[in-house]
Amino acid sequence: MARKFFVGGNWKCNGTGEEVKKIVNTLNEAQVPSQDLVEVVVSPPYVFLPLVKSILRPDFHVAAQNCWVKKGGAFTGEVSAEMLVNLDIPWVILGHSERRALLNETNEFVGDKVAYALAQGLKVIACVGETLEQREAGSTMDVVAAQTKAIADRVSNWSNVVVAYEPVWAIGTGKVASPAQAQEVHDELRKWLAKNVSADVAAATRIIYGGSVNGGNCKELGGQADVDGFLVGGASLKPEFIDIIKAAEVKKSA
Ligand SMILES: O=C(CO)COP(=O)(O)O
Repeated sequence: MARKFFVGGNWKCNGTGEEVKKIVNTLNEAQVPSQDLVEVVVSPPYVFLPLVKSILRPDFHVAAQNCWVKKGGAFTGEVSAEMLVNLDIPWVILGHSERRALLNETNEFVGDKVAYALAQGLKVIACVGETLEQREAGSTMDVVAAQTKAIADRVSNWSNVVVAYEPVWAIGTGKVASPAQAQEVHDELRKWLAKNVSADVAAATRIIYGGSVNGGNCKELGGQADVDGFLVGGASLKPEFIDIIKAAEVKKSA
């Protein structure tokens, strides 16, 4: 079964109500390939989720940028997976490197979150990726494998998981991984899944790339055999996000 191209827009901690409406209007008016070819998910900050969900075109979906690791309760400032389900938010991004680095989320904590969110019925975009230091030390695959293992140890059904490979050195830096660098890690990750989970999971799981993806580099990246789409930060706030969605067309001729 072919893996459907997946394009996620991670808006991070950006936007006013007015700006959010403007972005959604631009998306709503865009001509993009059909849902059969590409799955599009945008991830606004929590406070804008209901607004975006209510005005976004029905063929695009929404994701939260995080959720709590277990059932809600006395956890001030957190939002639970149950609440997202209650609001009909289908997706959640977990383990983003900004949260790992700035909020000290460990591999195990991220693994627990992924397992809990899946158990509540959410679909998960699970992020992994190495720092520049780790890449230069030659430990990229060890780091990414350890992050993926913490998820694999806790999750048996991968059908609602998309893995986002986001090298930290490429995030928000304008320094994109070369298509060959991205393909190399995606290929290794797929092999890791085949060996440690199953051949079926490895073949079916989408592995998307994130880190300075833009309208100019998306086609070449998307043309790599094991790159199944993108998680886009900065460019997802701009009209060029539409060009990135259209990069799904490269798989048609592949
Ligand atoms: O972190 C990212 C997506 O989650 C990537 O961010 P940029 O596209 O801004 O580099």
